[in-house]
Amino acid sequence: MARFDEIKLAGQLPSPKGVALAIMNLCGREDCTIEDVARLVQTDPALSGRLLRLANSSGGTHRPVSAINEALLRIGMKAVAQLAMGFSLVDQFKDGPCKGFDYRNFWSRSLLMALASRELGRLTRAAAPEDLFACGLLANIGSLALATAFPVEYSELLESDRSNLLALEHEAFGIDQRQCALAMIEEFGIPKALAEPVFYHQSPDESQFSEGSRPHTLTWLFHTASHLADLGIAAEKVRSQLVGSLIRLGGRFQMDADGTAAFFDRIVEEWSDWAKLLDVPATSLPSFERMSETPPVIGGATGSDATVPALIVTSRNHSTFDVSTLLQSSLGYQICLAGDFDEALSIAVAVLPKIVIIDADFSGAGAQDFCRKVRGADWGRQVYLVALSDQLDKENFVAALKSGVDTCLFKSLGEEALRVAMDAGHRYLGLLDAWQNDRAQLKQIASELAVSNRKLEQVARTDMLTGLPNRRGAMEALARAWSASNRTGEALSVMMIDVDWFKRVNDRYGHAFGDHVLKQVGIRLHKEGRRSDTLCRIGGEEFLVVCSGSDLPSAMKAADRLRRAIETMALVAEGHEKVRLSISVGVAQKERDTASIDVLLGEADKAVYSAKHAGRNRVHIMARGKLHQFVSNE
Ligand SMILES: Nc1nc2c(ncn2[C@@H]2O[C@H](COP(=O)(O)OP(=O)(O)OP(=O)(O)O)[C@@H](O)[C@H]2O)c(=O)[nH]1
Repeated sequence: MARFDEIKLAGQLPSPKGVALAIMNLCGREDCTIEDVARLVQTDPALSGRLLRLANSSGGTHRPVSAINEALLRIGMKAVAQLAMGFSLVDQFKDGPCKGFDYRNFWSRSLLMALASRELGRLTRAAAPEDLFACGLLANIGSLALATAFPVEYSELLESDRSNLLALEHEAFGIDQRQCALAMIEEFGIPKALAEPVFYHQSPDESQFSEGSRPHTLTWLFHTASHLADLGIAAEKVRSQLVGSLIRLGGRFQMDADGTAAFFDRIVEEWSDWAKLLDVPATSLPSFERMSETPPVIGGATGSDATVPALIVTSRNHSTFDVSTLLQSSLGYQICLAGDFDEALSIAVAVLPKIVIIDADFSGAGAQDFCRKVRGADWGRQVYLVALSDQLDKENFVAALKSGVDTCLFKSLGEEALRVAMDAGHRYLGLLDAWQNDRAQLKQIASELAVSNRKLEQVARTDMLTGLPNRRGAMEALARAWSASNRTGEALSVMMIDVDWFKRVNDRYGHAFGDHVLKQVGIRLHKEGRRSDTLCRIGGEEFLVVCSGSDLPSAMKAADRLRRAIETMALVAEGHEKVRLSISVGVAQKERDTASIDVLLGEADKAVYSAKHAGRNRVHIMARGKLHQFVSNE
C-alpha cells in the first residue's frame, strides 16, 4: 500500500516505544525464550500488572498466577508482544494535537471492544481470546493514525458528515482508516486470518466470506464487539435503539435477550476495572435491562444529534407567550415560526415538525381548517397538535378537538402548568418514536427471517457435498416434471446412476478422497448432461437424472454419453496413482400406464441393478416390463 508506506516513512504513524518496542523486537527473534521476555516485562511495572490481570481473567478454572513467566505462558508469547504494543500506544496517545479527535474516548471504546472480542472468542472458540483482545484494542487504530499524521485536516474532516467518513478520508489522504488499520496491525504481527476480519468488521456484509467459515464468524464477532462498544459510549438518547440491534447480534452467538443482557453487564463491569488500569474513562452505565426499558428521546431514532423541529403558528400581533423558549431551552426543540396558516403549511412540508402549536383564535374557520389539513397530510398524522389560547369557550374547545387538536393549553394557567403539559406531549412523542423504532426493528427482523428461511429451505433441498439437489430436491423436481408431462403429454424419462465399486475407492484411498471422487463425478455428469435435465445426488454414490421432454431412445443415448464421460475420467490419488471410475445406469420412461412416480423409479432401479449384475459400466433399460442392454452403434 504505497500511500501507507509514504505516511510511515514520514514517521507520522503511532508506534510503540521503550519496553514494548524491545519486546516486539525480542519476540521476532528465533532464539527468544520466555525468560528473556519475562525479564523485559518486569522492567515495566505497569505492563507487568496489566499482563498479570489479563492472565488471571483468562476464563476457565485456572489457579491464579502471580509470576510473570507463568502469565506469559498462559497468554502466549505472540499475544504478549501485541498487547505490550497496544498498551504502549494507549499510554502514549491519551492526548494529541488533533482537536476534533477525542483521544481518551477512543481508547475507552477500544478497550470495551477488546473485552467484548475476547469474551465472544471464548463463546465461539474462533481464536485465542488474548489474540482477540489485542485485535479489538487495535481494530480502529487507523483513525488514530490519521489523527496523528494529519491533525489539522483530520480535525476538520471529523466535523463533516461522519456517515461518509471513509470516502472523505480517501479523498483527503489517499487512504482511509480501514486500510491504515489493516496495514498497521499486520505490521504489528497480527496474522492475516485475524487482520482481514478486523478489516471488514464495520461492514461485514462486504466481506464475501462464506457463511459458517472461520473468517465469517470472526468478522461478525468483531462487528458485534464493535456494536457493544458503541452502546457503551453512546449518548443516553440513542441507547435503546442500539440495545435492540445488540440483542439481534447476540442471536448469532446463540444468546437470547437475557443472555445478551448478562453478557453486556459482565463486560461493562470488567471495563470499569480495566479503564482504571489503563487510566482511560469508562462511563457508568445502567444495566442492559434498564437501558432496554427506556424509550429513546425523540429525534434519537436516527442516532443524530440534530434537534427536532417544532412549528409555532401565530396569527396574533403579540408574541407567543414564552412557549417557544420553553420548547427550545428545556426540551431542545428547534423552533420555526409562521405568521399565518399558509406559511405554516409550507414550512411544515419542509421541516416535518413533530409538534405544532397554534396560537390562534379557534372561533373562525382558519385554525380548524389548518388542523384538518395537518391531519390529512402524511407528515401530520402523528404530529402532536396543541391549541394555545388565552381562553376558549366550550364551543371553540370542542371545535378545536374535533378538528384534530390533541390538547388545548390555556396561557392563564401560568408557566409551570404549561411546562408540565408540554412535558406530557414530549413524552407522547418519545413513546411514538420508540414504537416506530420497534416497528422498524420488527420489520427488519421479519425480513432477515424471511431471507434465512429461504436459505434454510434451499439448504434442505441441496446436497452439501456436490451442491446438487438432494433426494428431497430430486423428488420435488420429478413431481414437477411428472405433472408437466401429464398436462402437456410431453415425454419423461429418468436415469438412475450408480458409481461402480465405490466402496473400494473409500477403502483404498480413504473417505476424504471418496468425497472428492463424488464431487468430481457430479461436476462431470453436470457438464455432460443436457440443459433440460435435472441432475441430483439422491444417496451415497447414487445420482438421478430427471430428463424432461426425453423419450426412451434419447434418454438411452444421453445415458451412454454420461457413462463414456465417466469412463474416461482419471483422478489422481495419493499424488500419483490414477483412479479409474465407471458408472452403471438404469433408464426408464414414463408410459401411459405407468401408475406413479414410485413405479417409474422402481423400473429405473431394476435396470441399474441389472446393469450391475451384467458386469457394470453399462446402460440397461426397462421398457414395457422387459430389461435390455443399450448397445451404442457409435
Ligand atoms: N466418501 C463417501 N462415501 C460414501 C458416501 N455415501 C456413501 N458412501 C460409501 O459408498 C459405498 C457404497 O458401497 P456399495 O453400496 O457396496 O457399492 P459399490 O462399492 O459402489 O459397489 P457396486 O455398487 O456394487 O458397484 C459405501 O462404502 C458407503 O460407505 C459419501 O458421502 N462419501
